Amino acid sequence: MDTMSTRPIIEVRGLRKQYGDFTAVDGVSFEIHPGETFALLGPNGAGKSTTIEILEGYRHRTGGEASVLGVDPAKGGLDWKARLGIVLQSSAEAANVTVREQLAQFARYYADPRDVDEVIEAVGLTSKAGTRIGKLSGGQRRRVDVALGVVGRPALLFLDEPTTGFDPEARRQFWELIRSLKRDGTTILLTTHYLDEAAQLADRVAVIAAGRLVEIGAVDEIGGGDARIPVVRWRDEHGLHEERTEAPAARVAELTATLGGEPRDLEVIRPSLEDIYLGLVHAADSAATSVTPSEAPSPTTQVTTTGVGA
Ligand SMILES: Nc1ncnc2c1ncn2[C@@H]1O[C@H](COP(=O)(O)OP(=O)(O)OP(=O)(O)O)[C@@H](O)[C@H]1O
Repeated sequence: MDTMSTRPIIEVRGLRKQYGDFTAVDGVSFEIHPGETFALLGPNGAGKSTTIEILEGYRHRTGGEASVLGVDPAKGGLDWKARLGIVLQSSAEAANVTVREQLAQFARYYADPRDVDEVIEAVGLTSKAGTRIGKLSGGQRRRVDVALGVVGRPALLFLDEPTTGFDPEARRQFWELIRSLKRDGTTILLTTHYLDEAAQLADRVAVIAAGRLVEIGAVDEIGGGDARIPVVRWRDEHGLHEERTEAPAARVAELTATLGGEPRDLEVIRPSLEDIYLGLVHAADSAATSVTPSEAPSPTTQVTTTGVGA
């Protein structure tokens, strides 16, 4: 196998960041491979932005190892920076220039930039291309941030909460843009609080809480199989019932037979990435606060588990 092409784009080993006595990132390790979209998930203050900013070369780590495109980010020069696309959590563009002027100016810094008008179209700002940035709405400015991040045709794109403030249609349009960047082979490190966004875009996710890595794995595998057991929910004269079962169709057929008809308010619910994420974060919380760490709560509370079907 060609070791060059399989070498991780990002390698992080035992990464630590202290702010005085406070440990914001506490021994985090992961790798991101070429062409992968990797989402870093975690509650407010978990250490996501700190981690990303260390990898972008904006912050210095206190300990551990990091390599980004084969370079230590603490020592990356201008050539290295030119291969990164960065969308920070907040940014301050010049308010007095138009969207097109700002992008054209940025594009000049790069050897092989994307076509400015194509990028403007991809972020849905064609009708605002000639508008001064100061006159745009919050969500429209965020789209300019994303456009600035991708115009240099980066090998590696960092997206820190890219769709905050987007309306639902703009988010879907953004997802399409990210999918097209993925098709071009761009490696992407994303943070987001929208778990559906992570489920749509990411190949793998890492969950961090209080600076520590809680879980890492493929989107459809993290949390383990038990966290994915579907829930059958229905109502009868005694109230609402919920049962976790790996054989929901059989359970529904049985219920229908027992009740002599369609169960009222019937639902078969598959735990979403958000349910699984919340279970992981709550488990990390209780492990941190209790003497005897407790089990992860099930994705849906107050459910019983029935026997596994055939
Ligand atoms: N410059 C700083 N000085 C001191 N503490 C800091 C500094 N920057 C961040 N922190 C602290 O480090 C912790 C991690 O912050 P960070 O911004 O990395 O979290 P985050 O996971 O990105 O959160 P959010 O989801 O809210 O963006 C927080 O408790 C924050 O208060």
